[in-house]
Amino acid sequence: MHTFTTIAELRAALAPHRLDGRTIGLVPTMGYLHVGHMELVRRARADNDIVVATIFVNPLQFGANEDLSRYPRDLARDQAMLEAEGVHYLFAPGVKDMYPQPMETVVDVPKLGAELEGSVRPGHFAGVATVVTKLFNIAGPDRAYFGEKDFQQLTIIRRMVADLAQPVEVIGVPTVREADGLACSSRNVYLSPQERAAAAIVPRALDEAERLVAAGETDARKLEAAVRAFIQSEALAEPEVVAVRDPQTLADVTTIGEKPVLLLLFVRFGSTKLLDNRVLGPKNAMPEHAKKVA
Ligand SMILES: Nc1ncnc2c1ncn2[C@@H]1O[C@H](COP(=O)(O)OP(=O)(O)OP(=O)(O)O)[C@@H](O)[C@H]1O
Ligand SMILES: CC(C)(CO)[C@@H](O)C(=O)[O-]
Ligand code: BAL
Repeated sequence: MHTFTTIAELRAALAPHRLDGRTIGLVPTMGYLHVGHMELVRRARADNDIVVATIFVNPLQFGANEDLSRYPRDLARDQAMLEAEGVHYLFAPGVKDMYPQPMETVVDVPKLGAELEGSVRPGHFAGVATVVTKLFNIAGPDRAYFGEKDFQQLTIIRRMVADLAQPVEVIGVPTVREADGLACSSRNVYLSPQERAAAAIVPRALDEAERLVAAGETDARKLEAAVRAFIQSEALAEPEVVAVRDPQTLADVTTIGEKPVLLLLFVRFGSTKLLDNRVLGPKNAMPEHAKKVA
């Protein structure tokens, strides 16, 4: 595996592969890799001739209340993991490599980006859309891989690609979980032992929601209130977003009927944010990219 830090190096490395008609899969990450990232890499390896992983902690995604410098890093460990999975190229730019001058250009999906997680992380999704567009322009992938753990992010990227006719197939990868059901996530390392034990309430809240829907709950607001109360039964958990939405558009849902719905959770444990989601309802009517979520 070759590691590049500059845009020019990566472009030069990929050009001959593209000329020879080889397909390129892109796996964008912020590093400090775990088994969830490795599932994206494995999918990219299975689908493409060449796999490019990126590691970039994007300052445009961090709001004033989150310390960018605190984000976990271990490049040597990440390189070993990616090499072992057969990744061909790692693009690991510094901020100045990615943004040699202050960015005047912003890519945004404002409506989808301002609600749900965006309502408690203002500007975050504009940062995501901007850096993902730049990574697409740099690497020119045929396919790009994103986790369904970050469902709103995945939905926003899909909408951006559709709206801008970006020539990239966006692949959603099901969430990889710890033994107790907690979604693997780099920020889990921020959790104290007590917070980590408490965080099991998140996957359990999804199970509770599934039980309530199976028991006949059709009112989305009542389901949200019941799930919020369930999460708050854990003193260390602060449910900031509990939302029942359409799995494809993230549009609000008021009544849970025959169509599947998506329950999105954004729960804080101290200073650590944890995301999770699950499609609820009849699984045979799920949209393609949501089918694998359940
Ligand atoms: N448990 C997981 N299962 C599937 N995909 C995942 C998982 N965790 C992260 N991903 C995906 O990996 C890609 C890189 O995400 P990122 O580097 O932000 O990791 P992260 O674990 O989500 O970090 P953080 O905890 O800071 O949000 C994203 O597309 C994300 O959705
Ligand atoms: C998509 C992404 C690489 C953009 O920085 C980041 O948000 C992430 O890793 O999910
Ligand atoms: N995991 C998506 C990137 C972020 O939440 O900062």
